[in-house]
Amino acid sequence: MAVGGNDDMERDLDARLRLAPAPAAAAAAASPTAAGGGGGIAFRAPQEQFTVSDFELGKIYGVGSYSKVVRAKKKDTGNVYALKIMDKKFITKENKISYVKMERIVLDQLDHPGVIRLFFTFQDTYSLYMALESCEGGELFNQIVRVGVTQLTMWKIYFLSLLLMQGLCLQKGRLPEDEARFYAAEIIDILEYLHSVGLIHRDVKPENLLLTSDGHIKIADFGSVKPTKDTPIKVLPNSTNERACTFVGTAAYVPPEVLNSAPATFGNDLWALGCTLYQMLSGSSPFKDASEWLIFQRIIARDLKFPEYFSDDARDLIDKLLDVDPSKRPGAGPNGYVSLKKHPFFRGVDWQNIRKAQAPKLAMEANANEDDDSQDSNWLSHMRSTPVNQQVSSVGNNGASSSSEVCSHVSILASIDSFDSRWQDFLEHGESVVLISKLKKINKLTNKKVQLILTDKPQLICVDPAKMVAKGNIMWSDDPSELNVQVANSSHFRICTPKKVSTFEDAKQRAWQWKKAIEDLQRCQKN
Ligand SMILES: Nc1ncnc2c1ncn2[C@@H]1O[C@H](COP(=O)(O)OP(=O)(O)OP(=O)(O)O)[C@@H](O)[C@H]1O
Repeated sequence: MAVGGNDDMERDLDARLRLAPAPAAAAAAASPTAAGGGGGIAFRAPQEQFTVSDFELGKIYGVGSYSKVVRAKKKDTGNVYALKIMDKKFITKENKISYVKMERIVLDQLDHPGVIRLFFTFQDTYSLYMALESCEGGELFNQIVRVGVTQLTMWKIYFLSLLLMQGLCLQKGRLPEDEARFYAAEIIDILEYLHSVGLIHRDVKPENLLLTSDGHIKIADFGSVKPTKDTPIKVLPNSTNERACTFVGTAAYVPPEVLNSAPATFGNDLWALGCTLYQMLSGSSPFKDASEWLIFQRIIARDLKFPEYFSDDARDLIDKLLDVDPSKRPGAGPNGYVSLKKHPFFRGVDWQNIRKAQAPKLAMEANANEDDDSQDSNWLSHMRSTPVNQQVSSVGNNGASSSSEVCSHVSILASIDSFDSRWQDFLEHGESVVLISKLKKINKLTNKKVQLILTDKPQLICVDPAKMVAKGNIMWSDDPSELNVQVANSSHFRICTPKKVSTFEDAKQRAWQWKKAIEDLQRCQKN
């Protein structure tokens, strides 16, 4: 069924999103063929006719800026995938079509044990789906964090995760040097492969470096990939030129030359590798600050300080990877990866057999004793048989979760929001943001844009984003009979208090996340 019955719009959207397979080649599709020239594409990973109801959906692995990734078991085969779900309207509105296409085409052709495999794709009226190889070990980011929190109580973990997601935590988990060395070596093995096929990843960071169940690294998220002119990988026409000077990636890992609009080079990924190694060893990225603008100032000034406990070899390697001249970073020069692998930090690494080596033990997830798929069952039960955009909620609080589920879930929800110092003025000292969205507040006669901020105090603050003035709070209560959220569909929800009902539209389809975050905080407050 077309959205709003607007068939023309549907057709136009479909045409823009479509990557039609070449009719003759689609069936065979064993090896990649030309994608340029506007013709069809023969995909290794086929476009299937599946629907989301062919899968049992489990926990959310993660939420990206234009997707959510969910554990999904195919009902007939029992095979488990990481299903990347992308809302068509959102992708179009946010201008992410080229990112989606690029990721689809590039992933389809890559073949390395350290690169997430794409198995197949499908779509329905509302969403695009990519069935990816599932990485059960989670993000490298969490591995770093968890090492530091395994000794803490759940309550402390909750507050720690709130602080972490704001980038404000001073003491975090960090990895022993041997473990960091292992992961860095696997990342280098992956980057060497990507660079050898003329691809610059451009978003290397611990959130995109995933761990398999046996603890090996795989890189994900190829939406920002930049092909070089001579890449043997087939890419969309013009993609070797477009976005040459655009800032893509993540603020904390972006190299100074990108901030100066220099064209992308392999050196971009090597800088991000240096930042990632620093983060593994210290628990923080090297240029951390309270806002993107301040982070950029630090990067441009190369305001780099090493903790005392870094070994000389680690310090030297990071210092070289974070050279302001991208061509001087080890791995980028004419000697390529030879010089990087020979660095004393990697003494003893068996580069030929790195993927066969014993990986560091996975740090236990905070709720590792829970059944894997139970964590988000309240939410996902609504998704199992209906497309994500068609979910209809029952009213109010629909099920009890344990406090550990609740508190770890809050951190998952909140991690999708980057810290933005503009909203600090509306917070009290020491107060942190749990969830923040620009929403449309729907009134009877007019709709108004508001910035809704949920904090750990907790409070629900409404701000007029144009005037940057507070428009009053929604009265908080830990009691669901006095404060509850009703979700109509993934973009519309109501916050109900005895005095007032406020209706919101979230273009980023986070209605369920708002409900969950508020309910989770209510439960956390009670415990
Ligand atoms: N194959 C996978 N297995 C397990 N988890 C995954 C997998 N792919 C992605 N994830 C999780 O989902 C998150 C979002 O995925 P991804 O980065 O691909 O989305 P995105 O919308 O492209 O995000 P970004 O904002 O980084 O561009 C990841 O950070 C990770 O936690």
